[in-house]
Amino acid sequence: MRPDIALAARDLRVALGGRDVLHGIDVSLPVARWTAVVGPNGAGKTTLLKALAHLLPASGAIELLGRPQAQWGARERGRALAWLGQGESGAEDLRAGDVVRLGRLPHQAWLAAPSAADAAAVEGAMRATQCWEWRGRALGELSGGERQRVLLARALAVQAPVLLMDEPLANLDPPHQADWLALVRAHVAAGGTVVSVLHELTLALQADDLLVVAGGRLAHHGACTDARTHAALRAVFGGRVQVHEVGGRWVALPGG
Ligand SMILES: Nc1ncnc2c1ncn2[C@@H]1O[C@H](COP(=O)(O)OP(=O)(O)OP(=O)(O)O)[C@@H](O)[C@H]1O
Repeated sequence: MRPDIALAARDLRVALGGRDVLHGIDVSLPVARWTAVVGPNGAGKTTLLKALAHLLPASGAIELLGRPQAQWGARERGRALAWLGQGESGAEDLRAGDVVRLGRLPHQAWLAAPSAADAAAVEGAMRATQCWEWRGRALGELSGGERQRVLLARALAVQAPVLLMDEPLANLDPPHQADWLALVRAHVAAGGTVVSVLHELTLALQADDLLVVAGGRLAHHGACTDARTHAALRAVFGGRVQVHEVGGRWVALPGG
């Protein structure tokens, strides 16, 4: 048991539609760090995140906060790990406030009315992602970016120590991307853990660590500031990405 490890996988394998997609991944993601998962299209990033979140059947061993996944009850896991999926659909008729309230379900007894703590968590999360104003509007009436902020609020309302997010910045404009970065940093500074799949490599390089996935395997796991991580990034994209330091930040540009 390693309580300083938020998520650990050993020989993690996933097959989808009769095809092996993850080929035995070993990884340990430390508590109180933000890890970005990157790699080419079809590399297995979403599959890895879903398997870690217990959303896909997988073989191998997964531990959440030092305990085997199988030992977690569903509601208990739901309080410990919050999930934001990529391009989630459904619930179009639900009002934004009700969507965010769904994030509180793991905290509520069966059929119990929401508590004052639930209401405060929902309002806090919606204010943090600036969507409180349209809490009465239906999800289906919102723009892509507005909708993403509601779904992000739902994940934040869980108040889980471990946040897994697949393409959380999809459709967000630069100011709201910056807000997301600030939320992630605050979560990590408070001892929480964030694991996010990001296609935008320059944003991914703002994380603490990078998990570079290619062909269903882990190509590299290292600090975003480490030259070996930049080399791994270039390698999995066939040398067609350049990593530069600009104003004290790492920036990845297509080319080469
Ligand atoms: N339901 C499915 N049935 C069969 N194959 C699947 C299924 N879902 C995904 N795959 C395949 O598994 C591989 C990994 O998919 P995954 O979505 O994890 O990749 P990704 O790295 O997240 O890709 P992207 O960057 O394009 O979002 C891909 O080759 C994909 O075609």
